Amino acid sequence: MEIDSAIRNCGDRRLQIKYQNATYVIRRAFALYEYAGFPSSICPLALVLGCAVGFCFLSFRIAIAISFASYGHASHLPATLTSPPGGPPDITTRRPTRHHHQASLSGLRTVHPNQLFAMNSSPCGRTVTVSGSDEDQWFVGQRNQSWTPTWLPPDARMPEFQQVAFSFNGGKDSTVLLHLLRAGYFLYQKEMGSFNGNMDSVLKCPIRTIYFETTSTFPEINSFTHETAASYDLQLDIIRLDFKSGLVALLKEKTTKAIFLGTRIGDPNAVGQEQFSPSSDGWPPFMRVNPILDWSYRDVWAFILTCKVPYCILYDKGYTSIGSIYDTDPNASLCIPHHSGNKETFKPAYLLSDGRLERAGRVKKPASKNGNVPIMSNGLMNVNRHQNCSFSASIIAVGDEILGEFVQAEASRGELGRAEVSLGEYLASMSEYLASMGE
Ligand SMILES: Cc1cc2nc3c(=O)[nH]c(=O)nc-3n(C[C@H](O)[C@H](O)[C@H](O)COP(=O)(O)O)c2cc1C
Ligand SMILES: Nc1ncnc2c1ncn2[C@@H]1O[C@H](COP(=O)(O)OP(=O)(O)OP(=O)(O)O)[C@@H](O)[C@H]1O
Repeated sequence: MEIDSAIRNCGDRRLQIKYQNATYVIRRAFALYEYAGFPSSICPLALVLGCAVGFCFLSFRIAIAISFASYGHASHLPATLTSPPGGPPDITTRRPTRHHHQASLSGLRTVHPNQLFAMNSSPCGRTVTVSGSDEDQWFVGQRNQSWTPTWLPPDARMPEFQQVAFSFNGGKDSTVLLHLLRAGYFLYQKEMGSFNGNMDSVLKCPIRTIYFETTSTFPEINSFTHETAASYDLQLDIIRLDFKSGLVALLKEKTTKAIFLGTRIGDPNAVGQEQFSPSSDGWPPFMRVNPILDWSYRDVWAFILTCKVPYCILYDKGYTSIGSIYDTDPNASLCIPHHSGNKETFKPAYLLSDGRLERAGRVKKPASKNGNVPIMSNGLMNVNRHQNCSFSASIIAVGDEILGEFVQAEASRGELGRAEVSLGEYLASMSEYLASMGE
């Protein structure tokens, strides 16, 4: 897998550790929220998935299916299994691990590509035997518990990535996260013994992906997001609502237990978050998974450049953190002084040496004449981002606040760029100077 090899061979110890930690968080999230249940339509069945383990006993071959999936409540399952009456001598095993589950799932797919069987807990005798084909006999025997076998139609099979989603917006942080997810998916498959050696399957990552698209999104970001989703077979859901309403609608439509985000410490919205953080009060319930929470600006670029992954072209034009067209400019610290008559140019984002200036290009500008950013869009509209902006108004609007301590405190939490702080300090010293002049 190209990402995994690039990191292993790069010699950047810090990046290697960041990568290991992030992919560990991703694998934990897969283990916690994926492969752990069926779609909600067949909940609350306590489900047992069959598995095929080649087993030779006396003169005939029996495949024993033992695998549990219980919608994330594996601890409620019995620890031992016994074979049914008339079957071979008791086979007792410990509670299957996720490893068994994975092995069994792939085994089952091989033997019964179109069917899975599941058991519910209605009483029907002490044990049951489920017959498969002529060659294979499937059974699950269990003490103190009885099961009714239910054959599930093929479309009830649990596809991977049913319950987690990836929030992708084409920005650099979510680009890094995309490739970490691909690497994490590959490592997880290997760990579970279900990697089939087909490298094509790891070049892609068919994870459910959500993208909140607005008319104030940069067209470059928009096209990068769509192209990237197509390149990696992401299952893209485009949401044209604000974050909260969009998530409410999403959770109504699809079971979503966890969402991966490219949030990093330093983002204003990262305050108080951990790698696993439940959504805030008043938000629909899901787990926010932040695998790169502790990554710095430098780490992000080290990863992108080391792994040579494509990123949005705006970062080559001096943008270092991208919000909407109305509040984002190239970062002034990357400006290349222009000769007369020449257009201003900017160095690429990865040359920003002080990561604390990352959000310096996030400036406050009015969104439009009436102050509203329309939500509905086909996402492909090329908007003139400077139309309706009034720069002098924005300076007057923030000037008073900048002079106050409130803004200093906010700025230290990353709410405002350092550029605004310097401006504030400048205005403050000017006002002191004017006061001393008797103004
Ligand atoms: C998938 C997703 C989940 C979010 N969950 C929460 C949440 O639980 N609580 C919250 O206050 N904001 C939540 N937000 C909003 C973000 O904290 C933040 O406002 C948004 O990502 C914009 O960040 P930006 O200003 O850096 O572009 C969520 C956003 C997304 C995309
Ligand atoms: N419009 C959106 N659609 C989907 N996810 C989003 C959207 N906006 C933000 N997110 C999620 O929130 C995370 C943090 O957003 P943030 O803007 O800080 O990072 P970024 O866009 O990836 O990179 P950059 O800081 O360079 O803009 C993103 O990585 C993504 O997971």
